[in-house]
Formats: sequence, structure tokens, C-alpha cells
Amino acid sequence: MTRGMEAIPTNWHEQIINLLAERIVVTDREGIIIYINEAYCEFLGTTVEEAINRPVQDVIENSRMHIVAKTGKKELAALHPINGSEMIANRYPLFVEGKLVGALGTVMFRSPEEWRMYKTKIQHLVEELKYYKTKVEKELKSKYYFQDLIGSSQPFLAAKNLAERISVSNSSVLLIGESGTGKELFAHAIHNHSLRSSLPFVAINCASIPEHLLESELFGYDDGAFTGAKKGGKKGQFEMANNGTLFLDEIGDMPLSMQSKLLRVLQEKEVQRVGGQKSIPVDVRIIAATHRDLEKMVDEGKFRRDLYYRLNVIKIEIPSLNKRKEDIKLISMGLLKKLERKFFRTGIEISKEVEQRLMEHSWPGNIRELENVLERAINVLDGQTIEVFHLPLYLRELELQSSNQIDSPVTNTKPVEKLSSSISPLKETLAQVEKEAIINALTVTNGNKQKAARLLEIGKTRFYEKCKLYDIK
Ligand SMILES: Nc1ncnc2c1ncn2[C@@H]1O[C@H](COP(=O)(O)OP(=O)(O)OP(=O)(O)O)[C@@H](O)[C@H]1O
Repeated sequence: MTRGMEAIPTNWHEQIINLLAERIVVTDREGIIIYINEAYCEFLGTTVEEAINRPVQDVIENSRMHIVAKTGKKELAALHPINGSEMIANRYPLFVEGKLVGALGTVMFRSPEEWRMYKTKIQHLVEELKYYKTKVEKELKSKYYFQDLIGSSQPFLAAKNLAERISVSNSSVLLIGESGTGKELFAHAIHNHSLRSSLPFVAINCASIPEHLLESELFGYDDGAFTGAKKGGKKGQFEMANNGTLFLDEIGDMPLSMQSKLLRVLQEKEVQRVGGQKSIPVDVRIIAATHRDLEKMVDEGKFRRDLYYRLNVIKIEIPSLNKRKEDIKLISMGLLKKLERKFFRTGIEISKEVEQRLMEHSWPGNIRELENVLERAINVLDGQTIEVFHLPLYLRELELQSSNQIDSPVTNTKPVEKLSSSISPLKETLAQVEKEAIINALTVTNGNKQKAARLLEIGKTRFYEKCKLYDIK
């Protein structure tokens, strides 16, 4: 029995070829057309007789067939403008007995209508893909640069200069600083200044992920690793950050069991997905951050010493805002510019008295708190100048060191009756102060209860109880 092409009668060949691709052209190595079908010629407004034996670029506008016939490199699904339409062309080199002899070209769509129909069908898929691509790019891209880090005080510049200098190295970085001092901003800037800047920057907050999910978040999981696991498994943050930077925020809050697993990955430079057998190599630069005293935690057995040494290759301490008060004005100006863009406003200023209050407050929530204070002020501001009455209560009632605006008990001249009427039972006053402190802490932390509890230095459970007591949502 005959098998293969020999079984097909020769006079069928042309029809079969034409059915496979309505427009087809074949050239020799020099790009001279040796075959072109009628459909193609009709579309080009020529005839087979006129086209044969002519250089392909003289017959088909924008053709690259002569190039493929020379390079031997195929070009698939290339956009090819012909007669004002964008056709999709495939160009293949032809090899006979291992020798490049010419090229074969096909046009994938038989008419612009056909292309349009197809295009409509795939258009929404393309748009969906574009949407997810931008989303992923945004999430995996670091947003801040060193020029976004405002401050000219000596301790801040020392931290910033050190961070800039060590950006290019691959060593692990440990950022230490109170909440809201800009640790995340530093991490972004270091990545953006490094050789990995065009590669992913993945940030993970170790405190905000429930302990039982942290492992699969970091290392991913394989198909069927646990009930509810996504089909086909899921990449972990280590794999997502491959070749780039992984920012482990709040590393001090990582449970001890996870610390050992993290250490293993850092030592072996490979991850194993939850429920998986395979080791996946990863090349990731680690930037870790915490507001906690890791050395003390190590001494207390709450943080692994070996992991601490591994992370603490380059330590950068970011000064808290009250240690660089000379930066407050500059930072406020920078934040106002940012907020003006957000609120579509211009020319906002702060009054001298507000400036003084900003200088005298202790800023437990650091720059995040300052940002929230200014944002709140803009929200209630009708004119251009932020005045004291635009500030939150705790700043309005701040006792100024260098002014006599608020009467001190010694110089107080209010009548006794007036004074006694303003005095409430101690229990009530204390409750009021407690309530305000909680509200302020929540303002400073953008409503993050865990962080607020930390600022107030009370446990989470007590914090929640107090919120319930004072009806704070
Ligand atoms: N030097 C700076 N110049 C301008 N803005 C800053 C600076 N540092 C921090 N910020 C702003 O302050 C806010 C808090 O910064 P960031 O989130 O980086 O702090 P953090 O130390 O990581 O806080 P946390 O420990 O609570 O996560 C952000 O909105 C950031 O834009």
C-alpha cells in the first residue's frame, strides 16, 4: 500500500494547498516568486502570469519573504500591511535535505472581513489580558525612588546614603525603624536603584497573613495540596520574585516555625511548594523590615539567631520623625504637593501656628501620622491655609512649649466657679483620654487595629475590648 504524499494524485495537490491557506506564495533563495496562487494574486490586483519570476518585494508590498529566504528564520503571525489592511502573515524558510532553498509565505486570513470577525472575537480576550498584565506589572513593580525620600537632616541623609550605596549589592538588607518611618519606601528605592530594578519587586507583610497561610503564600502550593487549593497549584511569593527582590515587611512578627522554613530557603536558594516534591531554584534578594528590637527578641528566644544573622548583613536604621524634627517642614511641603494632586487642589499652605504645633508634637506614628493629619486638614479646608482648627483635637489641644496661648495652671486667671464646672470625675476624664488615645492611634495607623494596639503598647485583646467599650468601630 502507498503511504504519504505519493498516495495523493498530483492534480489534487494545488487544491489541497489552496484549501490549507488561501493565499500562498513560494520564492527561491533570491526571493524570486516561483509559485503564487490565484487567490493571492486576485487580492493583490495582479495575475499569476504577471507575478511569477519577479522579485517578491515588487509584487507584494512590504514583503519580507526575500529576507526569510536568506536568513532561514521563520516569522510567525507577523502583521503585514497590504492594500491598507493589516494581514497576518506566516513566513517559513524551506529546507530541502538540510539546505535552505527558499521560503513559503501564507496569509492567515482570507479577507479583511474574516480578520475583523476574528479580531472582534479575540478583542475582549486581548483587553482582559492587557488589564491583568498592567495589574500584575503594577503589583510587581516598585513605585518609589530615592528622590521620593524627603529629608535633609543628618541622621536621615546618613540612612539614605547608605541605602543608595548598598543598592547594587545582592546582600540581604535589614531595615529597622518605628512604624511609619518609611521602611517600605526605602525597600522600593533600594530595589529601583539595583541591577534588579527591571525585575519583580514583591512585598509581603508577615504580620498581616494568618500563620497557617504564610507558608503557602511564601512558597506556593501544588495541585491538591489541601482542600480548597486552586487547581494546578499556585506560585508562592518567592517564585514570583525570582531574579528580583522580596520585601519581607514586619519580619519580627514571623512565627518561629516559619522562621526555620525561611532560613532553609535562604540557605539552599530553592523552594519546595506545599504538598510538592520538586525543589525549585530561586534567586531572590531579601529586604526585611521591622519596628521590633530583633536583638532583644533573639536573646528572648523569640527570633532565630541564625536567621537574624542571615538577614542582618546590611542594617539600615531609619530615624523616627521626632529625631529629625528639622525635616518636618520639608516633609510637610512634599506631602502637601502629593495631597494637592490627590485632591485636585493647588497652593495650599500651613499657618505659622500650625507649623509650630507640627514641630512640637512627638509623632508616634511618624510620617504616616503627619500625612494623615495633613490629609484630614485638606478635607475640612475651604481656603488655602491650614489653620489650627483644621487639625485633629489632640494637636489643637497640644500644650505649646514656646508660646503662652494655652494657660498654664500657675498663670490661670479663670474664676473658680468656671474652673470647677469644667472638672469631671477622674474616672470620666480618664475614659475620655483613653478613648481619644485610641482614636488618635487609629487615625495614625489608617485604621489598622493591630498597629494601633502596638503604638499604644497594649495587647490586641485589650485593644479590641476597649474599642468595644467606647463604641469605636
Ligand atoms: N522620607 C519620606 N518622605 C516622604 N514621604 C515619606 C517618607 N517616609 C515615609 N513617607 C510616607 O509615609 C508613609 C509611611 O511610609 P511606609 O509605609 O514606608 O512606612 P513603614 O516604616 O514601612 O511603616 P510600617 O512599619 O507601619 O509598615 C507612606 O505614605 C510614605 O509615602
